[in-house]
Amino acid sequence: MAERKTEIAIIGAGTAGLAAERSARRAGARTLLIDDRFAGTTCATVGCMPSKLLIAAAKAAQGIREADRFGISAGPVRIDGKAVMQRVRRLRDDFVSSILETFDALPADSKLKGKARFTGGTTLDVDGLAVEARAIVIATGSFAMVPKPYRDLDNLLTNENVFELDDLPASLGVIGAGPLGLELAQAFARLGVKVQVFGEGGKIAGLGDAAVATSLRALLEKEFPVHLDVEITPEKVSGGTRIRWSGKSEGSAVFSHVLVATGRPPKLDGLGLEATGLDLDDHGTPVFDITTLQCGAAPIFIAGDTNAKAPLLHEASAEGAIAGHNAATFPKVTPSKRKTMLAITFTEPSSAMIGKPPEDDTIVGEADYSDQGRARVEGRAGGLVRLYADPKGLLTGASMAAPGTEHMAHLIAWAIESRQTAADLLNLPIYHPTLEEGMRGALRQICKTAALPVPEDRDEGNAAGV
Ligand SMILES: Cc1cc2nc3c(=O)[nH]c(=O)nc-3n(C[C@H](O)[C@H](O)[C@H](O)COP(=O)(O)OP(=O)(O)OC[C@H]3O[C@@H](n4cnc5c(N)ncnc54)[C@H](O)[C@@H]3O)c2cc1C
Ligand SMILES: NC(=O)c1ccc[n+]([C@@H]2O[C@H](COP(=O)([O-])OP(=O)(O)OC[C@H]3O[C@@H](n4cnc5c(N)ncnc54)[C@H](O)[C@@H]3O)[C@@H](O)[C@H]2O)c1
Repeated sequence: MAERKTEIAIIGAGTAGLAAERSARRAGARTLLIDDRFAGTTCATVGCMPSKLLIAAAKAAQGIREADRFGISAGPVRIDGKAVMQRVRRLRDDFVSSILETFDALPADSKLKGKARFTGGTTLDVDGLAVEARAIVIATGSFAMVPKPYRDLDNLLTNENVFELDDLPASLGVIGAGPLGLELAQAFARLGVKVQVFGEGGKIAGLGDAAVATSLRALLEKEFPVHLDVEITPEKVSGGTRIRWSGKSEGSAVFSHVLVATGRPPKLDGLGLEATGLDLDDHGTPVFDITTLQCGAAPIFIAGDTNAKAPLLHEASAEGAIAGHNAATFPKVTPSKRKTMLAITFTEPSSAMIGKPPEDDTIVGEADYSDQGRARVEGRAGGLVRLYADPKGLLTGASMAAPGTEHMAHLIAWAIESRQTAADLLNLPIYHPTLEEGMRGALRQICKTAALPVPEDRDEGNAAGV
């Protein structure tokens, strides 16, 4: 068998793999980036970017629809589905082309196209080529899981093919009420598609805070039905799929298309992990250290969606950098402080989970956005923000579903990262009239419960109009 030797082999040229390659090279190592397709990252091809492009089109349609509440008549919304999908793909392809340029810029001897499989602790088979490395980074991403009952349906969609639709579907049953299902459900609904969402569990957008979840569900249900805690039975019928559901609610409806959004598990099948001798968890994922990304004591590191810890873009990027550096410096590995958890779902309103979930002694400050000044001005009133703090008033987390969440979530994540108390935040400038201003009430509640003095030179009343 032909052989290739390198210092650091990276399996997977997605966001995590690219970051790992850069980081290992920066640390002075000779690298080999292996990918079975070199077609672009999941984020750019079938993930973050095309989904946000579809959401942007939906936002434009919804803006016209809602204009009459401001006394503006724009006439009926006419949507050219083919043009919408073409724009999604055109801009998506622009994003992908910049990733392809990154691949092109890599020296020819530091990339290898093929499917990698472990043959030992530091050896791989890549489509018949034997690769030997000093250390290996696994960054193989995740895949769209389609549960058995859905596999044979006609017009079955996942995130892998939905952006290739030539035109908008007539109707869409969305299976799974996680971020993926909800973002696309709302976007298609706003583009005029008849949409219903079905979730086997009770969660919506992954939110653990029941009050925030209830608030988000009520707002989304103004636009399309969301059936949670239901058992779902799909059946092929002429013209599409009949979905029957029972449990918390029951009914039946026929959809031209079904989008399965029931999670993306790690892509580890066929990777030959058994040859590595690594300890695997109950899901078959190597046991690893979250601060170093090292698998046991082996010269093997695991980063991005494939370790299933925080399957988000910024985490894939950060983990790639940590894993690549430690692979290059192995056997010396350096733990990295992981950032405050931040997960945002881009529905309208957007929702977010930040930091740690509440514990028994957590203080909660709450801000209701159904009566918030700026939200009312913009015709976007509704939603709930809940900020969490420890008994001393130090911010520890938050859960929110309100207008402006994607921005406010960053402020709270940054405050947690820099160890601010609720009083510290109240001492910072907060402009009027903004959505951020709505959080002052929640911060004051925390100060009161934690007996933290609210800054004396600050007015404690609400700003006018709030
Ligand atoms: C629809 C959708 C929307 C999303 N929106 C957001 C968002 O708004 N914000 C956010 O933070 N995150 C979002 N995400 C999540 C984000 O896209 C992922 O967390 C991120 O792309 C994961 O990157 P990765 O490097 O781990 O995997 P990938 O980019 O998938 O890279 C893995 C690579 O490994 C290759 N590979 C796999 N197995 C092998 C093998 N055996 N040999 C060789 N190569 C192999 C694959 O071909 C692939 O190129 C979204 C995801 C989806 C699906
Ligand atoms: N804004 C974002 O950051 C964003 C957007 C889209 C996707 N993503 C990422 O993409 C990945 C996939 O997203 P997702 O929403 O599919 O995953 P998810 O695991 O977050 O949610 C899947 C949902 O489907 C439900 N479910 C599972 N099996 C089911 C079944 N048989 N029938 C009905 N419901 C079922 C689960 O209870 C869960 O609520 C995740 O890693 C997510 O983080 C992120």
